[in-house]
Amino acid sequence: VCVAETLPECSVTVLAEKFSPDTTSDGAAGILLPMEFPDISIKRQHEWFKNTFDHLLAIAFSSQASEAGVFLISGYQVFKDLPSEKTPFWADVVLGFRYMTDQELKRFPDHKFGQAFTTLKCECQSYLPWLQKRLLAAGGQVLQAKVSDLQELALDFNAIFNCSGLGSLSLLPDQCVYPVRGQIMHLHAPWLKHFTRDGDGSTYIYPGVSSVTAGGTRQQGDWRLELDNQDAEGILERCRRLEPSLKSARVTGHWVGLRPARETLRLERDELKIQGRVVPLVHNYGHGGCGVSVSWGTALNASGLLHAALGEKMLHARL
Ligand SMILES: Cc1cc2nc3c(=O)[nH]c(=O)nc-3n(C[C@H](O)[C@H](O)[C@H](O)COP(=O)(O)OP(=O)(O)OC[C@H]3O[C@@H](n4cnc5c(N)ncnc54)[C@H](O)[C@@H]3O)c2cc1C
Ligand SMILES: O=C([O-])CC(=O)C(=O)O
Repeated sequence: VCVAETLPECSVTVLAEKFSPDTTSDGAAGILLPMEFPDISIKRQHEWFKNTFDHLLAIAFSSQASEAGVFLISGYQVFKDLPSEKTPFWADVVLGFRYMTDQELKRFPDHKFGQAFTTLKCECQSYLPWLQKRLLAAGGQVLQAKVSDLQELALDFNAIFNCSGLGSLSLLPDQCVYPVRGQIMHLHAPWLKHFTRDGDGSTYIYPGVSSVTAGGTRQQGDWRLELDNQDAEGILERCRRLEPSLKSARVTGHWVGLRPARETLRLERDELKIQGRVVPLVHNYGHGGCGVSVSWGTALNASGLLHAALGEKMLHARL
C-alpha cells in the first residue's frame, strides 16, 4: 500500500503464500509499543515508530477507524525492577506519557515502577482486509503463490520487496531468522477498558473491540503452532494476578503465532542480476514482536530505498 500510494509510477503486485486471516500479523495483539533493535540507531527506530503512530493516529481519528480496526487505548506498563531507562525512546511519540503515581502503583504490589500512556491498538483482522481494499483502490493487485526463487521472480518484475518474515529463513536463505513462539488467549471481559503490561514482556492484557487479548509467551526457536495447555494456564494465572477481575472472565479462544525474529531487523537495499538486468531488491523483514508498531514507518523507509534505486537506474540509463 505504501509503495502503491507513494510511488504511483509503480504498479504493485502483492505476492504471498498466505493472506489475512492466516498470517502472523492477523493474530498479533496489535498494540503500538516498539522494542529496541540492536545495531540500528535510535534515531531511525524513533522515526519508524513515529511515522507508524502518526499514520495510524490519523486513521483512528477518521471515519474509517471502525472498519480499519484502529483506536486509542490507555493503560499501564509496570516493572518489578526499575528499568535501565525510565523514559523510553518512544515516550514522546505516544500520548501523555508519564510515570505512574504511588496511588496508581498501589494495586500492583509486585511492581516498583510504572509508566502510564495512551497508545493505539491496530486489530489486524480488520486492518489487513481494509489495507487490501486500499491497495486495490491504488491500482495494486494481489496474487496467492509461494515464492521459492527470487532470481526467477526477477524475470517478471522490475523491483522486488522481500517482506516474507520468517519465510526469509528458507527463501534467501537467511540463517539469522528464527521464530519466537507467542501464545495468547481471548477473554470475554467487556468491563475492561485499560491495558496492563508487565515491562518484562511476559504478561499483558489488552482490551479490544470484541475481546480482551491476554498473553503471552516468548519461546525462542520454538516452531510449535499447537496450543499448549500449560502455557494457557500460566497466562491466565499471571494475568489474573495483574488484573484480579479476570477471575470471572470467560475464555473465548486461543491463538499461537511465530514472531519473525532476527538478531536485528533487516531493512536494506540489495539487487539481483538476471539476463543483463539489475533488479533492485529491498529487504524489510525480521520485525519480531513489534511488526505492527513499526509497520508503516519501515514501509516508508523501504519505499524510499526503492525510490533511490529507481532514480539511480534512470540516471545510469541517461549516461
Ligand atoms: C502472540 C503475538 C502477539 C503479538 N503482538 C504484537 C503487538 O501487540 N504489537 C506489534 O507491533 N507486534 C506484535 N506481534 C508481532 C507481529 O505479529 C509481527 O512482527 C508481524 O506480524 C510481522 O509481520 P510480517 O508481515 O513481517 O510477517 P507475517 O505476518 O508472518 O507475514 C509474512 C508474509 O510473507 C508470506 N511469505 C513468507 N514466505 C513466503 C514465500 N516464500 N512465498 C510467498 N509468500 C511468503 C507469508 O505467507 C505472509 O503473508 C505479535 C506476535 C505474536 C506472535
Ligand atoms: O509484548 C507485547 O506487549 C505484545 C507483543 O508485541 C508481543 O507479544 O509480541
